Amino acid sequence: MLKDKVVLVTGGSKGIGRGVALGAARQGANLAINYIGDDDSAIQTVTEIKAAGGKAFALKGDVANPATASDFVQAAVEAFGRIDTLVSNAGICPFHGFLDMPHEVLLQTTQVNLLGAYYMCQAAAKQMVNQGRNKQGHSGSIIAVSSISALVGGEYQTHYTPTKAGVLSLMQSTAIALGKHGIRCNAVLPGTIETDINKDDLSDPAKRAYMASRVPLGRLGKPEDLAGPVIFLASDELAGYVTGASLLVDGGMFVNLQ
Ligand SMILES: NC(=O)C1=CN([C@@H]2O[C@H](COP(=O)(O)OP(=O)(O)OC[C@H]3O[C@@H](n4cnc5c(N)ncnc54)[C@H](O)[C@@H]3O)[C@@H](O)[C@H]2O)C=CC1
Ligand SMILES: C[C@H](O)[C@@H]1OC(=O)[C@H](O)[C@@H]1O
Repeated sequence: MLKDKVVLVTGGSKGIGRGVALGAARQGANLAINYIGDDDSAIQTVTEIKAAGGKAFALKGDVANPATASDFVQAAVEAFGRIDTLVSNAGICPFHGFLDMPHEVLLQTTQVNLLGAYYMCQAAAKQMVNQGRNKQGHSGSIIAVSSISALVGGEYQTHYTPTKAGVLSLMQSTAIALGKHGIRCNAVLPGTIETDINKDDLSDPAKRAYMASRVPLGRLGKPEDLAGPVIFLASDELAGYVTGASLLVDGGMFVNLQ
């Protein structure tokens, strides 16, 4: 579905970003991976993408820094000549209570999750506009990883859920701003997906069992569960008339009241 397309994934070294990057590579895409933290995970992801037949590189950089976005897009253009899809995925969720929330934690969560998504989407959109439309009239696709948490709250996520609502809103507004340029903007809203972000939280067997019991499909999510929905939204062939949309990928958790 993505043969020779150039797909950029922020936070692509681990978890959901890695699952999406590997899925896109299996569909024929070439990958640019942004990440922070340990280099080994990034090297391993790039190695696996290459083993799947794709071209790939990883570039370390903090998405909270606006310069990271332009550097990342520029590196992708230098490596592959153009860009087709941005998956804005990098995010953090340091669980913490509300009444004693440290200002630093609130600030960093907002800077990484919301401002980081903004900078990346803006840098990618500028490049897509400059490239112009292809023969089918498309210039590119931007997909932001929001969350079920854009729609519902969390006691220890008062700093986090507003960033995910913000990312969803960002895709709605950029869909309007960029539609005239042939750029589609959509959001995926994962439920609870087992990754490093919630390793500690889910290490309590009772909490893990409770979260799983909330899911009508009977299990917590895996990073690869996001690959299909993202590939669908990235594909002009499958989703060429889809913009400003949001897709819950939560095993049915959101609708499960009782
Ligand atoms: N795991 C879950 O249950 C859910 C996760 N999400 C969202 O999915 C996204 C990915 O999360 P996971 O894969 O679960 O987490 P993870 O911790 O497994 O992976 C996070 C990735 O983001 C990168 N990253 C973190 N901070 C960064 C920064 N400042 N600059 C650049 N890269 C940075 C890391 O290097 C890593 O590659 C996040 O935006 C998260 O909010 C949304 C809903 C549910
Ligand atoms: C990190 C959490 O487990 C995860 O993040 C989200 O966005 C979901 O709301 C889950 O709570």
